[in-house]
Amino acid sequence: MDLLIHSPLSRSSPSLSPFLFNSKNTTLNPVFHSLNFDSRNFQIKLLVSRQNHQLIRAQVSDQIVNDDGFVLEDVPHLTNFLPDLPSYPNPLQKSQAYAIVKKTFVSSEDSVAQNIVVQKDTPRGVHFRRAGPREKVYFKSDEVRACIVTCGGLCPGINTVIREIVCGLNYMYGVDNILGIEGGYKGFYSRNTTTLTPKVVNDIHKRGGTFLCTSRGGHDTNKIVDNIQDRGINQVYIIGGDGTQRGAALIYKEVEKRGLPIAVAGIPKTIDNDIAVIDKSFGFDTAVEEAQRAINAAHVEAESVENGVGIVKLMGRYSGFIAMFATLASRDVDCCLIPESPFYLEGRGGLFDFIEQRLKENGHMVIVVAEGAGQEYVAQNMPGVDEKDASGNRLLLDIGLWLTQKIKDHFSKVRKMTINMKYIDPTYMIRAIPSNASDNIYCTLLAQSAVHGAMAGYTGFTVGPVNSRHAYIPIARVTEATNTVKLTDRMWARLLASTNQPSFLNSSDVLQNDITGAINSMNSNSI
Ligand SMILES: Nc1ncnc2c1ncn2[C@@H]1O[C@H](COP(=O)(O)OP(=O)(O)O)[C@@H](O)[C@H]1O
Ligand SMILES: O=P(O)(O)OC[C@H]1O[C@](O)(COP(=O)(O)O)[C@@H](O)[C@@H]1O
Ligand SMILES: [Mg+2]
Repeated sequence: MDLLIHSPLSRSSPSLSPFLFNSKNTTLNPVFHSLNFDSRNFQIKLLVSRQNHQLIRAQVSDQIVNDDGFVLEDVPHLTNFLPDLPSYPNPLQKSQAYAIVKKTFVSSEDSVAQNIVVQKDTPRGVHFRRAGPREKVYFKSDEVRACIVTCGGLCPGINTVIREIVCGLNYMYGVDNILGIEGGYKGFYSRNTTTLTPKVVNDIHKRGGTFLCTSRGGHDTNKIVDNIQDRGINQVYIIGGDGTQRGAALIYKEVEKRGLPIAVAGIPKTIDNDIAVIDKSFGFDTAVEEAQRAINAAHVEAESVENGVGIVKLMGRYSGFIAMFATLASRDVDCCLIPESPFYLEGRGGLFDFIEQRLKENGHMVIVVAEGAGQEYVAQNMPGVDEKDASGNRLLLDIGLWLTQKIKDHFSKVRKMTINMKYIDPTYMIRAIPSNASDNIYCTLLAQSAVHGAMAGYTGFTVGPVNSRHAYIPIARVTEATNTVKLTDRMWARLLASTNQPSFLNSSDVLQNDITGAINSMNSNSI
């Protein structure tokens, strides 16, 4: 709920905690101020432009705020709009697996801190409800009719999440009425469902992709909720990225509006790791590990010929995390290009200069480029191309082929130098594989946390690890901003130090507001 407040913004407020609100689409550099009105237990967030201190938006959110600055960003519960909903003892109490667990159930007071890098007198800051089994559940096992849907692009581990939701519901809660929705959101109203049992999903985690198939586009809130209602479904597990989670929020809102006792649980998925708040998305580590094979191949090819230049294009539509971490892990990469970091080809300090210098030094070099990097350059050669996919995501121009051709032309026609280009594009390869061991364990905890949350009556939440502890996060929090690489973070500095590539930030860039603004807002959690 947005509330315009005309009160002058007083900087003297003791609990004023300014931080940069670096929204992707806002041309201004507004600063979010949070004023804690402890007496009334709610927080008013003011969005103020940095340039002229004009109030852009104020937001009242129903958070629990204490006088020590502890803010609980809570998630909805079915009893919020169904106060008479009965509860039952959690069947886990009788589970032999949990029989000896010291503290089987998570206390309703348990929360997870969003910021763990603190000083002794800073406010305790934002916390989220800790994920896990509760003493009481709001569904009788034999009354649960759950469904699972997977949406958007692939990433390693989707099948493991599906498998562990089915097995978790069945083994921990005795639920045996679970439907698979096929083909993403539109599967709710355009496809038959498939029955999911532990036997059916037994070994799907060994295969990449999604057992339920997926799609983009096709989200029609009313048609989906009508179908959920008609099928008598009362738990919905939605696996997908930022777009999917926005869709899940609309489904939850419609369920609440209709007053239906249906739990809606979001499970974040994206190969790009572009989802905010959570530590990282499942499958990301597997993808980075798989990318090593492509980078190694490019390095072997480049060092085996005269002036070999290997180029590897990796996924990353708006966020360059895969390229950055694959580069850092490899140590054979000379230059990493990501959507967040501008670069230029010609002139002093440009990429062509750097390639020539590196070839003179080592006789070969490897470039890793995220598919979303340099789009503005490629578009200059293909004016008017601005297509989107069925979900509204930008369709990218092929930076890999464009860059390969540009480098070839420069060295053959301008520098009259022989170079051997080797271009590798493993983008779909790294996301279509099964998840590795550590991601399998991550997917298990994620799936079980979602099941515990839904059974305990929480709804309208996205589950995920925050500082390595799984939590229930309001869906709006994970969709309000895209997780991108911060050029002012130490991790990007580590990359620059490991490749010794130019920062490509010439003096005019550094003077530009958005870079200076970002530099001033050194993320306190940067590692
Ligand atoms: N803002 C939105 N509101 C409702 N549904 C959305 C929204 N954005 C995307 N979706 C739906 O979510 C699904 C997946 O979205 P997409 O962006 O393709 O992948 P991902 O969620 O994995 O990033 C699609 O079916 C799309 O229609
Ligand atoms: O799967 P498509 O439609 O080919 O789209 C490819 C795009 O999907 C992504 O893998 C991300 O997809 P999600 O956001 O759905 O996870 C991008 O890295 C890539 O640019
Ligand atoms: Mg996405």
